[in-house]
Amino acid sequence: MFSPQLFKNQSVLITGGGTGLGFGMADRLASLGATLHLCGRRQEVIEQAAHSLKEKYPDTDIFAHSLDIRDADMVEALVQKIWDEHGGVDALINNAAGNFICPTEDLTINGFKAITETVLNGTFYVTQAVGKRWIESKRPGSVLSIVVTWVWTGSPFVVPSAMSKSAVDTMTKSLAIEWGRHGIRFNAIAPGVIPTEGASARLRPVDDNTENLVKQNPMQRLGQMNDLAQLAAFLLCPQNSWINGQTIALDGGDWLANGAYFKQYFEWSKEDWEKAREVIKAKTKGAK
Ligand SMILES: CCCCCCCCCCC/C=C/C(=O)SCCNC(=O)CCNC(=O)[C@H](O)C(C)(C)COP(=O)(O)OP(=O)(O)OC[C@H]1O[C@@H](n2cnc3c(N)ncnc32)[C@H](O)[C@@H]1OP(=O)(O)O
Ligand SMILES: NC(=O)C1=CN([C@@H]2O[C@H](COP(=O)(O)OP(=O)(O)OC[C@H]3O[C@@H](n4cnc5c(N)ncnc54)[C@H](OP(=O)(O)O)[C@@H]3O)[C@@H](O)[C@H]2O)C=CC1
Repeated sequence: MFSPQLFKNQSVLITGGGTGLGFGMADRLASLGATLHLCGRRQEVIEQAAHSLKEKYPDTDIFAHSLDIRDADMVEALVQKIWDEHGGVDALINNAAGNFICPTEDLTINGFKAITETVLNGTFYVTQAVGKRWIESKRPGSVLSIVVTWVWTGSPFVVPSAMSKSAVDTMTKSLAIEWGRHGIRFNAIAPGVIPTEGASARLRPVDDNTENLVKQNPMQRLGQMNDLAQLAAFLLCPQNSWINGQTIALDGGDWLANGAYFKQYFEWSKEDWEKAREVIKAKTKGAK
């Protein structure tokens, strides 16, 4: 579908690029010749991801950076380093996120902040740090943010994520207008269910049966990494320079047919929620 050198001389920063969908997009862009900067909080995870891509695509430059996007000073320092040592980037993928299911009345303020400070604040910090350097140096750029179909439907039991993803969707439209004159494009992809360890552990902690999800989807399947990676490459490639301010659903038509996710959790008792919380925390701890 794409020329193998489509992203040659293009450098892309991917937040949360060490796992799941971020890693899937990194793999596709590396296969198309992009230089990559992957970042995430866990040093060993991000380094291992960069190492495995480097082995697969030895001619490609891939750099790993440990970064907590909730820390604005750390973001500024890393982006400056990428500019000083590597000449900056041409594109940014806002992919890093945090999430877990929880009845909203039971959320602590820290729980709310753990999600919103990552998805909303962190996404803004990285976008601003990169964007202001593009503007200053009159360099065009492209930002792709990964949101979710609940920017249209809302979603019970993940309210801090739903609020924050909607904010990122709004940032996409707003900056598409404000920074378009600087040659900076903003688009977003709203995927449906594409199974990853990170999402499954926190959003379906006690049920990994996906039969119903497949059956209810108009296309009778879940999403695959390649669905997202192909669309990401299409939206980012400089040839598509007139696509700006769009959020594209990538879910086989699921949200049109079925609306919001997680309605099955209305059936859960207090005990079910307690068990889910324990399982999520144990799985999250195991991943650290
Ligand atoms: C088969 C496919 C299944 C998919 C299901 C459908 C998918 C549909 C669409 C999906 C859209 C996807 C959205 C996503 O974003 S998925 C991404 C998931 N990945 C991650 O979340 C990775 C990063 N996450 C984390 O690191 C952690 O989960 C966390 C977000 C909590 C942040 O970690 P941190 O170490 O900073 O935080 P703490 O552990 O210190 O906790 C902070 C406070 O949060 C409270 N907390 C944590 N977990 C829970 C829980 N399960 N219930 C309630 N509260 C929780 C914790 O207690 C802390 O608060 P307190 O200090 O007040 O105790
Ligand atoms: N999987 C799915 O079905 C869907 C996913 N999405 C979106 O896709 C994206 C990827 O999710 P997915 O791959 O499933 O899940 P993952 O848990 O694999 O990805 C989340 C990534 O974000 C990184 N991250 C989390 N917090 C921070 C932080 N504070 N600073 C820097 N990096 C951070 C994590 O690395 P580390 O822990 O090392 O920091 C991890 O690599 C998210 O934006 C999610 O909302 C949207 C719709 C559906």
